[in-house]
Order: sequence, then C-alpha cells, then structure tokens
Amino acid sequence: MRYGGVEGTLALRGTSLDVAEGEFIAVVGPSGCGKSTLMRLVTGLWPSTEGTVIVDGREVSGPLSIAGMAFQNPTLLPWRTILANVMLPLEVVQPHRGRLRGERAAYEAKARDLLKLVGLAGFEGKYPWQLSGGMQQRASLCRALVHDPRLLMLDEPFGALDVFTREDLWDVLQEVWLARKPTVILVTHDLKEAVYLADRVLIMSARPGRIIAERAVPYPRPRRLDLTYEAEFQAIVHELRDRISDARRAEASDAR
Ligand SMILES: Nc1ncnc2c1ncn2[C@@H]1O[C@H](COP(=O)(O)OP(=O)(O)OP(=O)(O)O)[C@@H](O)[C@H]1O
Repeated sequence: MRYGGVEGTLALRGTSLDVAEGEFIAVVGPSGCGKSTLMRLVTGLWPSTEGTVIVDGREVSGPLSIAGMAFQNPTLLPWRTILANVMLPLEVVQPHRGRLRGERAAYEAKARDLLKLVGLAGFEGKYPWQLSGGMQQRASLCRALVHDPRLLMLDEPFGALDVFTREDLWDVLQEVWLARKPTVILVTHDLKEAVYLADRVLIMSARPGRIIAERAVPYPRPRRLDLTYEAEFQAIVHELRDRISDARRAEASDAR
C-alpha cells in the first residue's frame, strides 16, 4: 500500500494476515509502521494500491457495513447528542435502518444500556463538547458496538484514557466479545492490553509494515485483571516488547 502515487510513502509491503471468524487479534508494532493503514484497507475506507482484502468471502471494494469501528480520536458529530451519536450506525446499516422507525424505543434502550456499561449513564442528552476526551472515547466505543457488528475494528480505542478507565473498558470489550463473538482486530501500543484481550498478537515490522511474527495467547476467558500480574503473562509482554525493539533497531540500521 502506497500513499500519494508512485513516488509516495510506501506504508505496507507484503502484508499478509488471515483472521478467523470470531477471533480476537491484536496488532502491535513501531509507530508509523502502517497499523492504521491496515485498518483502513480492511474496512474499505481506503483502496489498496496492490493486493486484495477479503472479508466474509468477498473482496472489499468500499466501506464495509458489517464493521463497527472506533479510533483513537473519537469522531463524534458535534451537533448530535451523545445518544444520537451512538445511534448513528442504526440509521445507516441494514437491517437496523429499516427497523429503526418501528423499533426506536428498543434500539434507544440498547444504546442507553451500552452507555451505562461504559459509565456514561446520565450523559445521553449532552453534546460531545460537554464531555471529556476520555468520555467521548467511551461514547465512540458504544457507537462501534450498537449495531452488533460481526467485525469490530478498533484503532487504539483506549489510547487517551486513564489506566483505571482503560482497564474497565477492557472488561467491557471482553464481555461484548464473549456475548456476541464478533471478529475483532485491535490496534494498540499497549502490549499488556494486547495480551489481556487477544487470542493472537501480530507484530509488525517498521515501515513499510508487514507482519513479522505472531504470538498466541494461551489464557481461557473470562480473563481477570489479576492475570496481568502473573509472571508468565509478564513474560509474554516482555517477549513482545523485545520483538518490537528488534523491529525498531532494524529500521534504524536501514535508515543509516
Ligand atoms: N493519508 C496519508 N497520506 C500520506 N501518507 C500517509 C497517510 N496516512 C498515513 N501515511 C503514512 O503511512 C505510514 C503509516 O502510517 P499509519 O498511520 O498507518 O501508521 P501507524 O502504525 O498507525 O502509526 P502510529 O502507531 O504512530 O499511529 C506513515 O509513514 C504515514 O506518514
């Protein structure tokens, strides 16, 4: 994948990955290695300049409606209330769009339940600018989940949150995954988060990014936060950190 024509930035090269339906994978790698680019290609938000992306047996040629997405910068619409922002995908994605008029109360109750789950009960009628950045991020997670997407694409969705809120939301996400088993691709810089949440952690090389290694995570679910203090868990985190340091060192020596 190259941005800006033949002379432009080569963001991804020879990137290949397979994700099974219902699997939870995390993607980690040095800054600028192309993780967000990978997300844009999979969700069809950006066309690939080479290669193909297949989701649910079909080649991706435009934005995917089966995907729920949340990004590091919550992109809430400033003129809509929090509740109306969370309900936005229901106005766009079928079959919800067709049902929304007749079943608005049930859909609204669901959106309110999600907001409650992430600690935003009471803020439904506020506007995004009346909420802190972390609260907006939580609302954007609700918006990604409200239409029960079969594919959940999360690009550093917890990046701007304090550690306690972040850990709470890991468990919210784990609950959602256990209840509905969507396929999840989570991009994160937080290796503890990757190991806590994912079945498999994929490690990318420095730009142009490609998948250079993967690490299966052996723990059954539900996982509890105590797990993150265990020696074996921490050893996995260290192993990932070493791999990424190697990838960064390789980038530095290539640049010389
Ligand atoms: N729209 C764009 N136009 C031109 N170049 C871009 C564009 N988006 C990203 N790039 C370049 O592609 C490369 C990969 O960017 P990307 O955002 O995918 O990396 P990332 O791994 O998500 O980074 P980070 O971890 O810092 O968020 C970078 O060198 C970036 O400058």
